Amino acid sequence: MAAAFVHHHDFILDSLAEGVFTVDLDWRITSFNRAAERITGTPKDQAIGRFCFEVFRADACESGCVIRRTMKAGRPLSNLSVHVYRADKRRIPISVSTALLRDEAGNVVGGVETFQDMSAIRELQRALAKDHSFADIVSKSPAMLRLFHLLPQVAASGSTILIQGASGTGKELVARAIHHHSPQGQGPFVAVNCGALPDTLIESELFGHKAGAFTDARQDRPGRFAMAQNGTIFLDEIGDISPAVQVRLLRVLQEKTYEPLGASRPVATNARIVAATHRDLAQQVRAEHFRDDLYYRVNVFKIDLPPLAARKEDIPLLTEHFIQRYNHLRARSVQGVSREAMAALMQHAWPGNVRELENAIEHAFVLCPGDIIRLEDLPEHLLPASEPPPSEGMTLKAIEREAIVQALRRHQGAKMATAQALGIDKNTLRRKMLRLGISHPTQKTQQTQ
Ligand SMILES: Nc1ncnc2c1ncn2[C@@H]1O[C@H](COP(=O)(O)OP(=O)(O)OP(=O)(O)O)[C@@H](O)[C@H]1O
Repeated sequence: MAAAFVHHHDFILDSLAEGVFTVDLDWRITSFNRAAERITGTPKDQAIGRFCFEVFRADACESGCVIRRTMKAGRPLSNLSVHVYRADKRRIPISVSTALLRDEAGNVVGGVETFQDMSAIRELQRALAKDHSFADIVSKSPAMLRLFHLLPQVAASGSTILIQGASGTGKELVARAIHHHSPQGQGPFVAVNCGALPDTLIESELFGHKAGAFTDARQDRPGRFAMAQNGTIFLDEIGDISPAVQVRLLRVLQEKTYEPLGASRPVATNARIVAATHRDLAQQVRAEHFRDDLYYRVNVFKIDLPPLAARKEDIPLLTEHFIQRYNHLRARSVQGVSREAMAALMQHAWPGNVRELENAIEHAFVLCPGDIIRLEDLPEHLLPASEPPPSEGMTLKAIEREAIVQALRRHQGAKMATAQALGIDKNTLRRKMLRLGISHPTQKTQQTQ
């Protein structure tokens, strides 16, 4: 009778598509179903009686054995991503769930692990990601897909590129992708944030100086253009440079030479220039804040990066992308976000764009105890507010304004805390407040259309 039951039991286990095995308290395998044989490439008779870590050789066996974690926590774990080595040495991804095995008296006598081969799913995910990515840039929005299509050509051309987009839309990421796919991709990529440098420093920073050029210049110092020789120089926030520096840059673009401060002879540069700005540079030209001759030299090929709120279809994709990134960085196995959390992510206005989304996921990783990010794990300002959500018909500008005003209120007007909560830096917040006419944090919201 007992033998018939055991046989029946084996028959059920063997009919499952998921691999199942059990271990005793010494980590020796006590049962091993047919799917487990198939996934691991180890026959049952060679598995039974052996230590589970000898059969699985999983990356988690030493660092964080899943059954051990279950035994310690006294509760089951589900859908953890792990890699195992098959008998033929092939490394495959599996998804693992574990539970305690108890006898009739309720004593723990071992553990049970069920697992699924995720190779085909990962392959599919990779294929999908390939269609929806270029280098590290992830997107499936039509505007960005057009950009992915053009980027190899743009990169190969060697031309000067202008990237326009709000803070956090991925300007530097795109600049790096252009560099890596260009003929000078093996050379250096040198980024300069022109907006962060005071006028007195920027010339020496860009072009370097000779010893004695000014009081503190004790020795020659190469500038960023010299560092970017045979590579790419990324001039971020080019719209913020002064008229004097604009003239000097124009010369670099026209003649491919520059003069370090205090030098008597010009130096030739072959650095490829990629410039970026959060401003509308054509508008800056019209307002006579930016030289038109420099604008035409910089704007050989323009890339416009849309704000995240204008490509909401990217939110689930980017969320998945950042979950994978933080799983890797923090050795976690987060599987995704709950339906409510995704609804909140889709609803938010994202004034800090992709950087803000990345910060929100990093924040959620700190709070999330399990493998699914819940609504309450997201930063507070993403949770459904008591205020009504932005109504339909509001412009992006109005939604952005509303998000900033609400965040300022929540942080009692503290700009640093507000900027952090919005995933933007303090200067960007200040700029946005100025542009959107937000003069005081507690001021009543007006709709800007
Ligand atoms: N499409 C994307 N796919 C994946 N990651 C992205 C994407 N866009 C932006 N990111 C990530 O978001 C963060 C901000 O991007 P990045 O620094 O390139 O923005 P930016 O426009 O240069 O911002 P800023 O103007 O404030 O300097 C980075 O961590 C970047 O990797």
